[in-house]
Amino acid sequence: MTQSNSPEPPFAAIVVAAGKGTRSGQTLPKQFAPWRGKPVLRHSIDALRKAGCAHIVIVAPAGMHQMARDAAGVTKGLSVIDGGATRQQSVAAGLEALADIGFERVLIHDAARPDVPGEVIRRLLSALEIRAGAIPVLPVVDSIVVADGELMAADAKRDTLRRVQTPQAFRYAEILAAHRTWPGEPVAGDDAQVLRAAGGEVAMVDGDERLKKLTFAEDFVSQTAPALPVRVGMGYDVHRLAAGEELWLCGLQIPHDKGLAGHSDADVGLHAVVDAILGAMAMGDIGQHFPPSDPQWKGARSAQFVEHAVKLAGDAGYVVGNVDLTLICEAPKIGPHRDAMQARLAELLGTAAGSVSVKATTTEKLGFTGRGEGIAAQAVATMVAKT
Ligand SMILES: Nc1ccn([C@@H]2O[C@H](COP(=O)(O)OP(=O)(O)OP(=O)(O)O)[C@@H](O)[C@H]2O)c(=O)n1
Ligand SMILES: C[C@](O)(CO)[C@H](O)COP(=O)(O)O
Repeated sequence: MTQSNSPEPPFAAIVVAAGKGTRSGQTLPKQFAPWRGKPVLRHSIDALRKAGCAHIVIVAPAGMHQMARDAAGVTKGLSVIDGGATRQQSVAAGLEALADIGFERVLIHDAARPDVPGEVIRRLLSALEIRAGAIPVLPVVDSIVVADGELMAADAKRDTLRRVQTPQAFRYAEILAAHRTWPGEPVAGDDAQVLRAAGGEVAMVDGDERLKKLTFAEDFVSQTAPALPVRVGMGYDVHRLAAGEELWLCGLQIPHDKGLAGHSDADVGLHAVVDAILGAMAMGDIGQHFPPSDPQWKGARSAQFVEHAVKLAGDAGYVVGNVDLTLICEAPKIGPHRDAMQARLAELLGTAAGSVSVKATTTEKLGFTGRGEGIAAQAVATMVAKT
């Protein structure tokens, strides 16, 4: 028997990333938020490229193409297009964008599922040799019932049910035709349902728990860290002192002949506290949640950054234990404002005044703080698991 040496035909991928991610509680749409050291979207892009994907279409929210490109981290073999109001419309737009390029096979994937094992991609592509579509599935481990409002209406046979993941693999011509003939309503749960409704056969291959979809705030807490009773984080920040700026420290406006310059109100104390909280929760840093490049944070009060970090931690099951903040500057004198700063911080953190400490030091006229060119701040926060 002669073996064919011809390489596998190239495949394309559509990564749908046009959702709002409202349930995730992130400041950015979740597909652009940090997760395990890089933006959520980049994980799938890297995995698809490693598996040999020849072209990727990212379907992004309108007006966020650059953010999508930055999150993807690559430029070659990539196009970015506008998504639609539903996931299904976003997929349809991605399929149409590939119409003139001529790939025989396409993977359709949720950006919100960042951990894509290469072996799942291989299983899917291999199943396409005999079927028009292939999906990764997992067994249902809990018993399943049909609900009628608050009441259980019926039981369901769990051994006939499967949990469906993405990526899903398709012969391009068939899935494009199926999407074009879908009536629009109801919205399909996924693309396998669209293909099957048009008469295509869908193979099931083994899925993988790592393909879990990031949906809620707790999905953004480091998966590698155990659910510790207490977590500790530190933060450090510096802002330049400049004439003509207001001086905001610990959420209060402080009278001084100079103020701190920055994209937001430049409250260096609050910024250090936000990074300490995010650090304790392994949720990235302040720049990832509130990018200086984003015009919506221009002149923003940093109090809202603290409230956001506290909410993210709260959604993940943690409250502030205590915070210790040190402001490093020659002037203004912090002592006269210390009690008010501690009270304001405690209010923003949702904790007792006795759990917040604001300290100050000079650097003996040494360095940039000593010369009055800027103010530095460092903070430590403990986050305690809610009981
Ligand atoms: N109009 C939409 C809605 C969703 N998606 C994408 O479809 C995937 C699965 O959707 P889901 O996890 O529900 O994301 P969101 O709709 O963004 O989440 P939420 O419902 O919390 O807002 C995500 O990668 C999301 O970006 C999309 O491309 N276009
Ligand atoms: C496509 C999908 O991820 C398969 O499980 C899922 O159906 C997406 O559902 P969503 O409601 O759009 O998140």
